[in-house]
Amino acid sequence: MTEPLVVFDKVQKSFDSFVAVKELDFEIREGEFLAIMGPSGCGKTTTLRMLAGLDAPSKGEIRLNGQLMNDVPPHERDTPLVWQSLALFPFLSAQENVEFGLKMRGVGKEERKTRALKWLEKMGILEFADRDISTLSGGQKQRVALARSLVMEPQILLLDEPLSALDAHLVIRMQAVLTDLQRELGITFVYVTHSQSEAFAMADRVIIMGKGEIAQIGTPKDIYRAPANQFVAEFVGRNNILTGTVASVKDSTARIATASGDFTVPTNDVALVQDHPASFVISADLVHISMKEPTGENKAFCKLISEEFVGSMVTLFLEDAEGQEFKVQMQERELSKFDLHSGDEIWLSWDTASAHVLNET
Ligand SMILES: Nc1ncnc2c1ncn2[C@@H]1O[C@H](COP(=O)(O)OP(=O)(O)OP(=O)(O)O)[C@@H](O)[C@H]1O
Repeated sequence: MTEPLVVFDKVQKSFDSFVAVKELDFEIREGEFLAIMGPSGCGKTTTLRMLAGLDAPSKGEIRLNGQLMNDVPPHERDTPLVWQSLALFPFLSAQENVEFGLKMRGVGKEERKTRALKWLEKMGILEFADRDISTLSGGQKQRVALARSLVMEPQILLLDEPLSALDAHLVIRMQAVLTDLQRELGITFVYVTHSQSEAFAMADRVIIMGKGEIAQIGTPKDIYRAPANQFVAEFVGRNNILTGTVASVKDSTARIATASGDFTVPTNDVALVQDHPASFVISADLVHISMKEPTGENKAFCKLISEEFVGSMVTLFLEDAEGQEFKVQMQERELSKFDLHSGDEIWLSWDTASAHVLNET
């Protein structure tokens, strides 16, 4: 079998005695859109910098197309990096910025121009080719920065929080530009972000990092519906997390006793042991609400604390008598069938199959 495009093989990076990333083991497949996300300081940028050749690993191997890359300098790699700050040359025009890398590689004037204009056109900013960078808007500069990297026709484009300085409406537009571009070109994108919505909206696979280690790698759906551990479940945020002890295990389900009541969960091959602690999650969008007590096995009686509207979706924040917090996500038009106010008491329920037991608590 051929090796994936990129392999991180037990890669570690230390700064003096501080270990910023430890034993990273993962692969990047050709043509995929991979997002790396995690809290501040977890090692995302360090990982990307090693891939770009800006930092060498302290231990382990990074291989690109099967070749060891640990000490290959950035200009000898096919892995340009687009930063949040963009690092465009302020006194050059958009076109000159895009041409810059080609010039450094000794590409002739006419070819440079043709290639630069082609990419400015692809990015929808051909009309700004002659404009000074300093006169362009944030979104236009972003497109110049992308054109400047893509004109080199790289194998992998690395992006470090490229949209974090933009207004919310521009972020949505640029997300569409990036995903369309990535599909059209088939270039592998590695995208570092704090933003879950960005990562989940764009990526084929997501790496969740915590404290220099990989907490989970998977598709956005895997990570959302089946978080590997409590860290991922909490980081993803839209989950209800309940913790208790295993009351019984029967066939492929278990009963978990919590302060908020007993709940049935699918065991999903997790080795649950009677009387041992166990945690499970239910995605907020898989919880139903009702005014009357539901008939199923999994229910909680809660008080509505607050509501948060984002577009046509609403998140309800609730609490039961034991102080356990619950979140419910639903369409606003669904919610409008109930006339709810803060302090109202309602029933929550979910199907057993919607619960997901965590491997580690
Ligand atoms: N050159 C350096 N010298 C010493 N420590 C460093 C250096 N670069 C990074 N670190 C430390 O390594 C850890 C990981 O940093 P990194 O920039 O990779 O995190 P990050 O996940 O990208 O964070 P953020 O989201 O805030 O950008 C941090 O604790 C950081 O302080």
